[in-house]
Amino acid sequence: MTGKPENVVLIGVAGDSGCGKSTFLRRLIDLFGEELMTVICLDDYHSLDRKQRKETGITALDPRANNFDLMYEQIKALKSGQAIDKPIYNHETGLIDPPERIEPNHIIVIEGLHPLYDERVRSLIDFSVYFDISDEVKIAWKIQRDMAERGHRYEDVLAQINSRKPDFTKYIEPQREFADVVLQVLPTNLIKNDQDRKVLRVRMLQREDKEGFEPVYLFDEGSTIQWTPCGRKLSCSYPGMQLYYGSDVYYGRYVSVLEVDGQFDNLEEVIYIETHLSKTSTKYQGELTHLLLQHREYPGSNNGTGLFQVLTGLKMRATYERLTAKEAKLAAKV
Ligand SMILES: Nc1ncnc2c1ncn2[C@@H]1O[C@H](COP(=O)(O)OP(=O)(O)OP(=O)(O)O)[C@@H](O)[C@H]1O
Ligand SMILES: O=C(CO)[C@H](O)[C@H](O)COP(=O)(O)O
Repeated sequence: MTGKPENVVLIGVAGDSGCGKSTFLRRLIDLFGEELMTVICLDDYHSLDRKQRKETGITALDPRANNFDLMYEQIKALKSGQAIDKPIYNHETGLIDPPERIEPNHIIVIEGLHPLYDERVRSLIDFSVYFDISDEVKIAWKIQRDMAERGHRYEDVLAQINSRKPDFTKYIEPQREFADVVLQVLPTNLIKNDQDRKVLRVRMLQREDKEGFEPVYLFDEGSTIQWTPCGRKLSCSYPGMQLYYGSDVYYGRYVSVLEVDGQFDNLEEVIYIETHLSKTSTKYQGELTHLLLQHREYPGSNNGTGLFQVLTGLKMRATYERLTAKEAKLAAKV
């Protein structure tokens, strides 16, 4: 760690398992560096181990299997600059291991199933994102990973997803309401009855009423735009690409919506899209494209998932810089 932080900024990353959170966290490291940022996986606050969950029939998604009092006390302590002894949930054994010491850091990221579930924890968070992956896409990703990399059978993967569904709907999904950014990943509208799920429609919903947060927009703030960027400056093979920008109401609040349907043939050409986006919180023209190019091998780099993950990361960096500058100003006044 580079010195004791004056101000600890807390970031929440919410979503089901297998929804791209780890990929997003790797992108955050590009923006903050490993030194300044500490990631806490909220699985560590499971209060029931695997055997106990099996015996009681309570899933890990159920709040009863998680210790929110301890989560709140410890995150609050970190935010006020104190070290904690955090429990560890061991995914290999399914047991709760002896705790580890975590020191406060400039940026603390809490990621997992429930960062926005408990009102007390939520009130500590400075910026949050929820990964909202539609069932069709979630199944495709999970099947691809668990079958290819973990040797699971198709029926087992599907059964696992279905068994989580009721508690997912009850306890995880409702957190969308509280996120500053929601990244929705949906099947494409460009191919009729697409079953491949390679081409995706991705939407970035950005809260308009959050103090200090300036949503990214396309061309003209507050308008509604449908844009087909394919042509001389952006190569698009079948089925092409469509962008959309507009306003919507989400859980009773205004949000700015950016949407990308389709995929990029040539990642270098994303600069063309970048030049038409405003309030991206980049430090120089081209930084967004540069960050994407840095990890073209990450899943989703060639579509809206990668683009919006980078934009969300840039908004988190802007939040960190704004809050840190505010704190420094206050300190200078004293
Ligand atoms: N944008 C994407 N495009 C295509 N596939 C993706 C994308 N994001 C994630 N995946 C697929 O989902 C898998 C899980 O992604 P990742 O590890 O980032 O998710 P996670 O939420 O951290 O999962 P877990 O909590 O299970 O570790 C990846 O290995 C990949 O197969
Ligand atoms: O949804 C999850 C978050 O990662 C896991 O299923 C949960 O943490 C339980 O883990 P395991 O299956 O290893 O006991």
